[in-house]
Amino acid sequence: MTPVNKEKEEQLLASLKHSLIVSCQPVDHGPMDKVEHILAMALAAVDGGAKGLRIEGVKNVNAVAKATNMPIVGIVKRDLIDSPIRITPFIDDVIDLAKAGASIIAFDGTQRKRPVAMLALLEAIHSSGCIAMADCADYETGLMLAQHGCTFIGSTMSGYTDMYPTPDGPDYDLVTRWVSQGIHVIAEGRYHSPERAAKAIELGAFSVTVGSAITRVEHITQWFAASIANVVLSKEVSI
Ligand SMILES: CC(=O)N[C@H](C=O)[C@@H](O)[C@H](O)[C@H](O)COP(=O)(O)O
Repeated sequence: MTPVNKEKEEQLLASLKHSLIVSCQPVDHGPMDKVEHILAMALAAVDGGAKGLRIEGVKNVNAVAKATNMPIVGIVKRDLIDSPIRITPFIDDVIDLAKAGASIIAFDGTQRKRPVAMLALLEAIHSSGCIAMADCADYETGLMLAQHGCTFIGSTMSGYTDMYPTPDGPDYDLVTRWVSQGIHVIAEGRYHSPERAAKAIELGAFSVTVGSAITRVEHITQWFAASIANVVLSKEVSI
């Protein structure tokens, strides 16, 4: 196994500790899904205090990396016919993200039918000189990947496999269990409010990634619209 690039790992651990990473992934094929909008969201997030950026797609990573020195968690999402794995499924994705300027590369860390083994992706990330993050859904797999040298373990996929329906809130329990093992946990997935993000840090998370609540205009708008509609409905019912 290629050893992790210790110098880069230490730099990233120092710069991302207890910080906010903003995921700039607009709704697929929506009006905001353009390189220039993603770049603008990323730079605005940095102005707002983000210390890291999670960016999907090689073109987008390339544009953001040229415009800022902030650490980029790069991913490629693919919809495969014969596998449910979406996040960075292939070695070539790792190579392309590294060339585009990602400093951290995240890959799907779930035990599902997949085109490339998780440990092969981890090896490819380390041999590209980047730092690895596994987007996990369960405790055991996260622990195993951390023990194999994966620097960051994210709760990203919790609630998004077929194990159970997606809950409303984040998976604090998973974060807590990994923290108890000394893992660098990136809390991610449904951190839709500052209070939720703060709670993850209180529980010992290394950093928190927020996406939808900052960069998906359609989702945020729907939350407000639904909330207003509920009040209107309950008033109608009570009349
Ligand atoms: C499950 C999956 O594919 N998650 C993706 C991973 O990159 C993104 O769609 C999420 O927006 C991201 O994880 C941040 O989460 P939230 O948008 O809940 O703040």
